[in-house]
Amino acid sequence: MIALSIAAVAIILAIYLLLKFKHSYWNRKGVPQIKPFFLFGNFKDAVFGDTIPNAIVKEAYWKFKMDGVKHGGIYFMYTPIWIPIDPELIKSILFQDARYFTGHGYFYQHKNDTLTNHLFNAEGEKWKHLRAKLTPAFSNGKLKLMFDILDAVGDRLERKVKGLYGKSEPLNVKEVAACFGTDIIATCAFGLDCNSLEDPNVPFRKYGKQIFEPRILQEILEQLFNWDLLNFFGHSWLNKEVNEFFLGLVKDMINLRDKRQTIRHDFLHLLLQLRDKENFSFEDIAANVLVIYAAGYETTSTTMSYVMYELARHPKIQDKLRQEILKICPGDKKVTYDDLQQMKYCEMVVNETLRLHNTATETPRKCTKTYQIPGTDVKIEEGIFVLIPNWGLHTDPDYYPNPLEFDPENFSESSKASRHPNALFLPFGEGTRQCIGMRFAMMELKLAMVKCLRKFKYELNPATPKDVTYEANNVTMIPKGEILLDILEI
Ligand code: HEM
Repeated sequence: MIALSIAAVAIILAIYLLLKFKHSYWNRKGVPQIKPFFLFGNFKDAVFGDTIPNAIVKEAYWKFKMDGVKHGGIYFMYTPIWIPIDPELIKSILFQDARYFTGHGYFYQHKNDTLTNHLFNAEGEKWKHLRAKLTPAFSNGKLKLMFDILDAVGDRLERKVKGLYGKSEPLNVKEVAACFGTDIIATCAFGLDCNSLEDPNVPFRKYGKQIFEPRILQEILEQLFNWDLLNFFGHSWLNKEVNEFFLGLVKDMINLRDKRQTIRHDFLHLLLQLRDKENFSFEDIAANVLVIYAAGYETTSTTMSYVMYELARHPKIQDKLRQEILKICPGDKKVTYDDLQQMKYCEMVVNETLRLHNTATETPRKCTKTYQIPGTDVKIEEGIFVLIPNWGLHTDPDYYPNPLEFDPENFSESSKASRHPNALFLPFGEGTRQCIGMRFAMMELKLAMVKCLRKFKYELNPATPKDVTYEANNVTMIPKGEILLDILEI
């Protein structure tokens, strides 16, 4: 009995010491670290819902900055995360030394989990080839051809707002932006006319919503156990029903295209061209159609909510933007792709929104080849997860004056020219892995602004808080609660 008790104590002690040892990873490498909590690392408050994971990374940015260091380490559970904060070091990682960081390392990826084998998850040579194949689909020329498909959804948005105004109902901007974003991606990526602006309960939206639900427990599981083992026990990124829905949908849409031999200038068409010309399988098509949804829907629709919220809080900025829109697209003039390119103030408004409320609060990287930090002896090992703290950088007064004020003038030509040379603006990441859908997102957001602002103006409904607070939704950051805006005629 005594022997058993001693053995049990020895095992517990050994586990405790092993875990303590794991939490000294950064200290042992000579990298400053923020003291982690037993089991949870630095994310205890996020696991218990007291804060959002994104805020922990932002706090780490400020802690390292105040300590006068160029980078530091934290832990998600027992997984070390490296946080570079020095702009020169960040530029090395994103540009000249990008070959050491060819992965994102974010999501679970497995050969038996078809829908995870897409561009965002791919690493190294595989990513390079895939990116080269997909890049032409996002060119200006292809987006211009796609524009009419988007514009049709834009018309529905305009009708939706008009309908709400007619009924004297406020604009629930998160809900309407989500439906607009869903309909845009459904039609441009899947070739599906789902019209959730009219019926928010369509299956596409119902299943799509589940992709973006917070999955903190799943992430913990994926940190603790080997991915092959998890996959062996049937674990996958999306649950079985959602997986089957999207695989089935892509199959049906492809069959329909093949049968009718129709040409529609959308992403599905461009991916089908790859299938016909290159070695691009059904699985490749399905995964990369889904990543357009996963990476492009919530980021863009949440940004639209923030834009509308800030415009309602800043009537002068709203008026100035409307003047630009009416000058280029008066009355019911059909909007064109080229019209949107001319809207420079609109672009400034969107950029300022992305600076202040960046939905992607970090640029993720995985170290794929051991990296010696320039000018030091410190080596970042292969496999280490890196988070570039966009949120901290974008709200640092050293780089942006009055960083918590919403001021599109931050993106005027003169402000950009006189900006601190170290100021970074990373809403879409940077370097070779920069968001492939950046131009698409800008086109969608500008279109939404035209359709919302041409005929109506907006004020904060009394039920809407004057200051935004955030909640984390999987990896993006969304505004907490409803944002209701009163619609007025101009
Ligand atoms: C406001 C909207 C958006 C934001 C803030 C955003 C942000 C980002 C960020 C931060 C990354 C990582 C970049 C890096 O690692 O350097 C990324 C990657 C990506 N985004 Fe976006 N994105 C947006 C819209 C879109 C749209 C509309 C699409 C598709 C139509 C899209 C598709 C992708 C894809 C496929 C990747 C992976 C690229 C690669 O790994 O090569 N995104 N995005």
